[in-house]
Amino acid sequence: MAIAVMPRVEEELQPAVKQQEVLLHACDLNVYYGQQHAVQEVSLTVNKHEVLALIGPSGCGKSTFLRTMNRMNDGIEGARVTGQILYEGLNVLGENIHVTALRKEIGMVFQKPYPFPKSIYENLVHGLRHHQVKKSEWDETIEDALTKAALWDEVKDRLHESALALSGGQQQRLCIARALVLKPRVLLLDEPASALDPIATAKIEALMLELKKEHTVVVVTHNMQQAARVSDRTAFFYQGKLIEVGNTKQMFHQPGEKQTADYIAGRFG
Ligand SMILES: Nc1ncnc2c1ncn2[C@@H]1O[C@H](COP(=O)(O)OP(=O)(O)OP(=O)(O)O)[C@@H](O)[C@H]1O
Repeated sequence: MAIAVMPRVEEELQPAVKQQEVLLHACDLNVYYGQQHAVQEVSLTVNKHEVLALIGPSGCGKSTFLRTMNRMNDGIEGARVTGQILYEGLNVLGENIHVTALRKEIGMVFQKPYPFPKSIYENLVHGLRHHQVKKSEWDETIEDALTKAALWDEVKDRLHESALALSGGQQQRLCIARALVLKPRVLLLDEPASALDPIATAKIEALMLELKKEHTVVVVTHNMQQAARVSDRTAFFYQGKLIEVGNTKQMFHQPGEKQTADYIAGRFG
């Protein structure tokens, strides 16, 4: 299923974008909830095969920015978006976008794992059915996704048991596998480990490093050590604005802006 109902339009900035292996490019993005200006004039790129971490204090617009990338804000009453998010030259905010097809390529995993109250297998088949993937491909696709989500060995003998019987960490990896069955190019993770214990968190972090080999990962996190451990680049948001984005090691050792330095040092947030 094609994402765009209309043909792709080559944008003027595409040649420069392609050279840098940029996959997503937010340009002058604004998101409003009624009068609340949640994301303000944000321009930010996401490169292919990187982990990009979005950090910043509560309410600074990280999740809103993340959700806008695959149109998760569409259903929120009073939400309004201006600007562009280019996905390989296509504005994902355009009216011509087939949102279901977009979400197949740009998948999302939320803070709290919410498996359907069905078997592990049924949880994974759901998306395949929805996207009319041939039944003959289901088993292989499911094994592949569970393997990538580092869950196959733990569940291969209980695929038809309830997903709700899994631990919190296993449920979150199942939710990641549920996104992976659709073979997305980008995974948007909204605080994927914040509800998990340290061991389950370490597994999710290891998974992010593995996933970027074949996918691109954008992760919202409150945990700065986590951002430092898993991400290639970090973007710091404050009060709806993007304050600074850059190489994670450099940003944590030598931030360019005072607000970033203060946040990283724990002086606010
Ligand atoms: N559905 C919504 N309706 C109205 N306002 C919202 C909605 N979602 C978020 N907001 C507001 O938009 C602003 C940004 O919220 P957002 O959730 O994007 O921030 P955040 O940085 O992800 O915060 P947190 O780290 O606490 O999740 C906040 O002021 C928030 O209250």
